Formats: sequence, structure tokens, C-alpha cells
Amino acid sequence: MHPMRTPSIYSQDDPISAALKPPPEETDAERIARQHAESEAKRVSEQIDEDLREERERMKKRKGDVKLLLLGQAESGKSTLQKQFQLMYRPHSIEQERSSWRTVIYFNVVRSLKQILTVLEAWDDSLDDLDQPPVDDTQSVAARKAKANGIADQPSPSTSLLNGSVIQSSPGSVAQSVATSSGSHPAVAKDGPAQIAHLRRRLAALVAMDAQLADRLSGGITVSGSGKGGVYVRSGWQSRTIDKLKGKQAANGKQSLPRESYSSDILTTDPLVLEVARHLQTSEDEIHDLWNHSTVKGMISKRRLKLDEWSEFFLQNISRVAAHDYLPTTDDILHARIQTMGVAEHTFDVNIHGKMVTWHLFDVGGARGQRHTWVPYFDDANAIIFVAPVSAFDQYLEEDPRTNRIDDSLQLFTQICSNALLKSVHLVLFLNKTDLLRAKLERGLKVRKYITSFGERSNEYETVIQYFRAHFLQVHRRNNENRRVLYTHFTSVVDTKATQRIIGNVRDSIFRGYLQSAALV
Ligand SMILES: Nc1nc2c(ncn2[C@@H]2O[C@H](COP(=O)(O)OP(=O)(O)OP(=O)(O)O)[C@@H](O)[C@H]2O)c(=O)[nH]1
Ligand SMILES: [Mg+2]
Repeated sequence: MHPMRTPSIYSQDDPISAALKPPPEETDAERIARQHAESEAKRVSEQIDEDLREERERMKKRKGDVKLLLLGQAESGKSTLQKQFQLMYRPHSIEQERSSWRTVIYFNVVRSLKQILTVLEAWDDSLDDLDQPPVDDTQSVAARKAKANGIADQPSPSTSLLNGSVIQSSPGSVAQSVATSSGSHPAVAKDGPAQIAHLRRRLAALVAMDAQLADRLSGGITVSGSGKGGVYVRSGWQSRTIDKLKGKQAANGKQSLPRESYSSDILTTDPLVLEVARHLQTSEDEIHDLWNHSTVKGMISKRRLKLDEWSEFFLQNISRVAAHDYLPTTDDILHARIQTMGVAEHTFDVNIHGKMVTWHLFDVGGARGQRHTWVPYFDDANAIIFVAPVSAFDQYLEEDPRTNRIDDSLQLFTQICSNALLKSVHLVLFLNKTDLLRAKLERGLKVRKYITSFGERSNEYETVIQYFRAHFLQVHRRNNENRRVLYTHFTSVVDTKATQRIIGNVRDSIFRGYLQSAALV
């Protein structure tokens, strides 16, 4: 080192120090600017260090958490199952949301009315050709009109499970005989096309509110291919709807309410919800008459009109839902339908034999266009509940009307079982909607008409459910390198008592696996 060099914190041998050295002819202003920049850089750097430290802490904490994915096709019942977890482990949060479900239920009712009226219109409000087979869409203007709306019943392809052979059933085979008075008495005003035209006029204003309700729920987001014109919502839609209203109230000079008390107070002030409620109240008789109209009943029996389960549930309960002081019951919330968009995380503290473990439940959107969002969650998942709706044997995907929904579930289950990222995940299968399966079979729907490989087996519930179960077990067996166990349950996740018992069972089996893996670490 040079003996005459002035002592300095900057070593001239170090290139980094040299670079940091202040310029030799720095003015006061430049010095202040430089020092300011340096202290800002230091602050940012410290913030990054702090963030990293917090992230490490969080990761350390989350290491002991259980991550559970709910997977399955659209409408399989994943979000409904999530609500059952919520009821079990965070019941107060359901109370907070209770009133916001009114918007969803009103939307479900309005959409159902719209669907009924559109299908009726496509068939000219009558069942006159009751004894004729359903019209081929190449022959009928009405059927084409209905097809354009995407909601009418068309002759559907039947399928042989997973073998890829899709056979077009003959249009006539779908027809079922039905006893109704409308065909023989088309001129009776109370029960004929004129009555439907009258109901259509009376319900027009209510039905027209469907777009506004959809907009309110989705927050203005529209997603193509959302099937049946449903709306997608991201997690947290309840509080977003409420925040929006809170904002409006604040702008009106009203004091915003604390989060805990938003439930009924705020939503009763949403002008849209109030308006729909008013319309529902004054239209209750018309809705009742439409729902009980013999033409509508005939259309349902003939399967020209295929209403979703939630439509039937709310229309059957219309006198309650249309009441001016309607507050959804827990059962209503479980039946309300809204499509999940992306992946919604729900966190619960679960007490297992005295030990509190945080569970992260990931409820995914099941439509084909949503499935790519699942993969990032596979990496560190501990368990999966795969939900397959077994009542869907006579239904086809919204996203692809040629794919039978049971077939899609089996294909999806194959992908999940064979996915390398998931090979050591605890796997649970829910064969869901068993209540609806039972009802369909009791109504006389024949499985073999839709699933050719079912053959001449008996059309009884036990035989059918065991047949479907065997197919899922076979998929699992063929894709089970790690020889893991598959836990299967027959479920109806709208049935709270039965589902909570099964959740307890699943929780214990996941926890046993969790203890074993913790012991291995
Ligand atoms: N009757 C009956 N209805 C059910 C059952 N499971 C679900 N549902 C109803 O089916 C509809 C669809 O259920 P969701 O839980 O929204 O379906 P999802 O799997 O979350 O659908 P995506 O979010 O689109 O992937 C809702 O109206 C539920 O009430 C069941 O076991 N029985
Ligand atoms: Mg969902």
C-alpha cells in the first residue's frame, strides 16, 4: 500500500468500493441527491430482506399444514362440499355470508324462469305433438331456435364408458310417454298456450333482470364458454359485493358498517336485490302457475326441458324464496349454484385429537377451460377429494356436448391418478349426487340408453352405483404405481348430517397419513 495515501473507507484495490466512491468534484446538491438515493436503496434492500424473512417464517409455519384439493368436473359438487367444511369448521363465516347468497338464489330462480320460457317458446308454448318423437333439429325451426339458446333438449349421444365409442341414439328412443291434460285440451285457457303467453308477459320484467344479477355476481367479468349462460365468480365475491355497496353508502354520506355486521343490514339496501325481491314477491303466483303448468311438466317428462337440480329446488320452494323478508336457510345455501373461477383457497383450523392443524382447502373451477389452473397446486398437496357426480349418466358436458359426463369424470380421474406430481397424495373419491341418481332411476331413466356398456344389467340403484364404482376402481388400479389406497364414499353433499360424518372420517384418514409422513421426515 502507498505510504502517503490518505486513510479512507474506500479501498482503491476493490472495484466495488471504487464504483461506490463519490465523484471527486461533487457539488452539495449532487451529494444530497446521492445520499438520498443511497438511503432509499438501503431501505429497499432491507425491505426485501424483511419480506424474505417473513416468507421463510410463513413457509416454516405452513410446513405442518394440510393442503387438500377438491377436484372434479363442473357441477360435481366441489363448492358445495367446501361449504360443508365451512359449516363444520368456521360456522360463523356462513352466518356472515348468509344474506349475500340471496343474490345467487335470485339469480338461480331468474335464470331457471328464463330457461323454461325459452324452451317453451321454441316449442310454440305447446305439447300438441305429445305423441310424436322429439323433433330432429334438421327439420324444426323451433328446435334450431332452442339450440341457438343452448338450452333445449336434443337427441343425445350415448356412450360406452372410456372406450371412446360414442353412438348416436335414435331420436325416437328418447321419447317417453307422459300423461298430461294439455295435449288433449289445448283450448282450455287456464292450461293452454294462451295462459303461458300471459305468464310470459307478466314475468318479462323479472326475467329481464337476469343480466344485471349476473353482472353483480361476476363483478363485470365475463368468461367465454361459461355454459348455460351461468356466471363465474372468484373467491371473495361475497365481500366484494358488500364492499361495493359499502362504497356506495359511504358516498351517500352513510356510515359504513364494520365487516362483522355486513350480513343482512347492507344487502337489504342493494337497490338491485331489493328490486328483484319486489318483482319476485308480486310474481309469486305466476311463477307458481308456470312451474305447475301441465305443459311445463310434460316438457320435463318428455325431456325437452332439462332443468338443473337447483332450478327444481328453488322453484319448489318459491313461496319461501319470494317472501319479502327472505333470508336463505343453510339448505338453500347448499343448493345455490355459482360456478367457481380459478382456484379458491379456504383456510380452517382443524382440531384433531387435541392438536390444532391448519387446513388449506383448494376449491377449483371444474369446467374444461378452468382445469389448467389446477396444476400449480399439485406440487405440495397432501390430499385430494375427487368428486364425481354419478347422477350425471344422462348428461353431457356444456363444454363439449358429445362427451358424456360420467365418461369425462373417468377420463379426468385417470389423469389425476396417473399424474406424477400426485403420486404420493392421499386419494379420496366421492361418488356424489347419489340422491339424484336414486331419483332418476326411480323415475324410470334407463342407464343403458346413455351408457351402452351397461348392457342388460338391472336398472336398480345398487347395481348402477356398484357398476360406476367398479369403473373408478379399475381406473385407480391401472394407474397405481405406488400401491396407494383409494378411499371411496357414496355421498350427497347437500345432506349436511351424512356429509359431516364423512368429512370426519376423511379428516381422520388424512391425518393418519399426515402423521406417518411427518414421522418419516
Ligand atoms: N341434490 C344434490 N345436489 C347437489 C349435490 N352436490 C352438489 N349439488 C348441487 O349441484 C350444483 C353444483 O354444485 P357445485 O358445488 O357448485 O359444483 P362445483 O363442482 O363447485 O362446480 P364448478 O365450480 O363449476 O367446478 C349446486 O347447485 C349444488 O347444490 C348432491 O349430492 N345432491
Ligand atoms: Mg365450484
